[in-house]
Amino acid sequence: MAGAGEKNVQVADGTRSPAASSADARSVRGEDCPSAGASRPVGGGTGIPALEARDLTLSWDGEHVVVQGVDVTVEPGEVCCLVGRSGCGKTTILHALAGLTMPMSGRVLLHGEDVTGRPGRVSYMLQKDLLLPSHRIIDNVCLPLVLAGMKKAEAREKAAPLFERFGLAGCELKWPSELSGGMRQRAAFLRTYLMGADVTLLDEPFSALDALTRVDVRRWFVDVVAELGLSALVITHDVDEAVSMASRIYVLAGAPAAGEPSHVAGIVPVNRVASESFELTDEYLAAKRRVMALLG
Ligand SMILES: Nc1ncnc2c1ncn2[C@@H]1O[C@H](COP(=O)(O)OP(=O)(O)OP(=O)(O)O)[C@@H](O)[C@H]1O
Repeated sequence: MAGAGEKNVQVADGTRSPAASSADARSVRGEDCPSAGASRPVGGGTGIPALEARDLTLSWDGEHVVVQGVDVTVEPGEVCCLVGRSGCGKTTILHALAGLTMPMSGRVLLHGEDVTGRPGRVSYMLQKDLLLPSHRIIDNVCLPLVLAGMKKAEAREKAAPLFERFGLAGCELKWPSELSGGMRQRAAFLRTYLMGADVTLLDEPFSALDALTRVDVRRWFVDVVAELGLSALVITHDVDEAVSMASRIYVLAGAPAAGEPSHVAGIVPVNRVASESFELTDEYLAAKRRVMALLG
């Protein structure tokens, strides 16, 4: 295990991509966000990152270090991905960013505010959609609003106009079992959106989907994140998924189970050229090669 004071961060290319979103996105958010518009701070244009992990060192037991000296920055409106091999500590980092755990050292900043160890400030979506089988889709997606104290009828009224943008028009009164995997994930993301935070963390959100559905859903996801003015950090161990979605990819390397804490081995910017098939472009392949090389 590396020593506690030893910092292991190497930034291969720290270029910050400009925020992908725009004033348009914010206006969409202002009009369409039915949950808690006021709770979604507008970060674009301020020069302050939406989310920052600064020098995070994390452990589950206070003894064995899982990740050490990790810096991650997500600019407003940006989709970043965190990739790394199984067990390297991706979920551990997401827990800390969500405020669910306290770091051994380091800080988490949300729009510049220190939120280290403070849960409930960002939204968090897991690999499993966790839709309640006993609730219709509309009531599943309304859960964050109802849990926040809103009356069910009011919550339904606020969520309903979003169904079309989330590709769920006509599904309001269906049961989760009646939806395809891709639709369920879109419903889960709508529920996440209704949590009212503008920064969202997603842990392997599309890994349970078949390959073709996954491609469609991640394209849809990138579009909707930009349109709604969200900022997102997505965990994946699928390099293609990372390159096709992110403007920057944080590559995590290490083997904590073997006593070697993980660190950010490099940051790969993705030069997203306009193309019908970005996945076939030289830019795509160059980014993929760099990520693969960093993963070792
Ligand atoms: N709740 C926990 N308590 C103790 N140790 C944990 C806990 N969760 C994870 N770990 C350990 O922390 C290390 C990193 O796990 P983590 O789940 O963060 O990795 P990961 O990169 O997300 O893996 P995967 O891609 O397989 O989901 C592993 O050694 C794991 O055993």
